[in-house]
Amino acid sequence: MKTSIATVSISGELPEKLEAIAKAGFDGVEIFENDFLAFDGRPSEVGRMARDLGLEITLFQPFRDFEGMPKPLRSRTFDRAERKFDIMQELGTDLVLVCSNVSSAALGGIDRAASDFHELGERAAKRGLRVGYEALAWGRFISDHRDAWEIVRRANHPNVGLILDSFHSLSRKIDVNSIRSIPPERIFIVQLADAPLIDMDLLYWSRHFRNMPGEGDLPVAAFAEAVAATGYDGYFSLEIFNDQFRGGSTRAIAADGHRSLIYLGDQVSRSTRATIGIDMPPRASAQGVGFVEFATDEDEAVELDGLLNALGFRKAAVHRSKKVNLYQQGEIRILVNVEPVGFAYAAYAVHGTFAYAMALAVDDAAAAYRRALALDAEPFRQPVADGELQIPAIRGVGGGLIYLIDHKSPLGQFSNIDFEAVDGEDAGDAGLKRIDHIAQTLAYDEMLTWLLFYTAIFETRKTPMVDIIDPGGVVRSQVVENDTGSLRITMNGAENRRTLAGHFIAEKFGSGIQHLAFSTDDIFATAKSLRERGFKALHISPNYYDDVEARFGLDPHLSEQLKAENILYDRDEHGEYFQLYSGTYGEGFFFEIVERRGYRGYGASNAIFRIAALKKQMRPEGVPKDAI
Ligand SMILES: O=C(O)c1ccc(O)c(O)c1
Ligand SMILES: [Mg+2]
Repeated sequence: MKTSIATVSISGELPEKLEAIAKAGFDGVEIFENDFLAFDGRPSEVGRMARDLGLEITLFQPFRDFEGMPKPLRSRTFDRAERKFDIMQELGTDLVLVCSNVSSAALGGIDRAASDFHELGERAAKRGLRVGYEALAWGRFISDHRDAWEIVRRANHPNVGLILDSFHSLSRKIDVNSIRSIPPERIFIVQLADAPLIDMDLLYWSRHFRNMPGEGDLPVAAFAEAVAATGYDGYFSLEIFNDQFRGGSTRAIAADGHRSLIYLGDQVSRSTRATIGIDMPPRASAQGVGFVEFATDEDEAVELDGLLNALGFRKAAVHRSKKVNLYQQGEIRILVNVEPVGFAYAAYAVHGTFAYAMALAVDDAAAAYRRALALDAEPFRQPVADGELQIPAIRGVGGGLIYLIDHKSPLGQFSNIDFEAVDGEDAGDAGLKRIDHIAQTLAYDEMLTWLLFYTAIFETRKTPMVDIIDPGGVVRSQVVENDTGSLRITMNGAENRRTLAGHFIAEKFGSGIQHLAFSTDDIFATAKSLRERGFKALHISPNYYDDVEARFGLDPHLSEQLKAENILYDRDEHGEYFQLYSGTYGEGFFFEIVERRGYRGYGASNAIFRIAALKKQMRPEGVPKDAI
């Protein structure tokens, strides 16, 4: 599959854009006219820059308001086209994108448009150039790719072809099967963009909210499959108009774009068996979280050890060659790494005590690793002692690590191979069974990056975004989860540092795991057991319980019990949810304990109360309220 992206999709100036596009691994680039006009240099220089970076210029665009113009505008329009042809020849591209006319001066009529295109085709052919016609979803007469195709067909010129753009077709819900019968040699290029479903004016939606395939809600894979079914083997080119991307990191957005296309190609080749040169193992099915690892130092480890003990964890094993302790309860494993060298130490030095790594248990770790690398994930490796496991790992949110383990290889035995069991008295656990979810806090503008990362590599889906109201601002929360619920990652995107999430990022110098939620089958028994171990639950305002009792019609006895143990309550159509929180540790890390009785959500409506309580607890006497 040949990949391309339009310069309009990323931020920066033209040379910087081209460099990022090449570095991300694209084969081609669409030069947007405005990027070219703002560049202080000859078209030939742009062409040279692109070629030096190994990029083909897939097209020049857009050429607007061409077809159906009345005289004398018509001849001026052709003159304008000839000027663009000059630029294209100097740039070194043979294709121009003509988007459907939006001018109030334009005249309709399929045959009129077709004859204009025939003439343009003649002129283009003289110079060895080609013309592609795209239906804008808001075009005056032509707003549907089926009509654009009819014009191209009637233009009946080998140098005139169709340009498909998933946004224009999918935003108007045009049946993608209408693409299947178009001869592939008549499709000059295919542009791809996704978008979140928002009910708004098509033009505004298109110009501000497009995003990478897989990041939004449109069926872009089905669109690309229909294209592949024609036999089309040309470029798939991203054309993403997005305000956030225009202001974002040039490199990161280009990298997301490349990942999105590779993932799309993978979906297409899986469903159509088309040979498009994308071959990787399927999305990794995750059985759960193998472990979460904290980086800290010997001093701070004392407090963490105390907290883990209060949560009912038992120190079960020590690493054979490194200063790492393994704590266990139920199926949950927590590693505490106090090595004074290596990656964990570097993470600790930058961030302080931090859950910098996690392991995901998958069906086949080697295959998952291959897939991750095929999708541009950054591999991580560090030396291990003889006889110890080299666990495959990739870099995740905030540069943290994701280890991949499985049960089909010795990797699943890491706790026996790399660790030695310790005998200690077993004081009994607190009933914590599994990791219910891992919550990662990140800057809002990184959320799409990591949603795409997780959903492309692992067999997961994203849930709709919800707003979490923090007294200091709004935090947007979105979940990546699998069908069985064995992997649930909640991502909280902070826009300012006055929210608890924003404070965490600012003080931790970056994104990462902010809380871990453990599951229990009996929240009240667990609460009691924790209390007896000296665990201090986060105090929740009594006002909350009056409200919950009234809102859900709870038995007053139950709401008394909830209040006594500081347990939050929620309910959805599937069942009930109970949540208990620790106070914060360091700059805002905390633990959560949950019991799900069928409930599928994450207690978003309780977040405001929990956040207010956490902030109150974090704020020492005398610190002004808006400091955290
Ligand atoms: O928003 C536009 O005008 C516009 C221009 C060119 C395109 O290829 C497109 O999809 C949209
Ligand atoms: Mg387009």
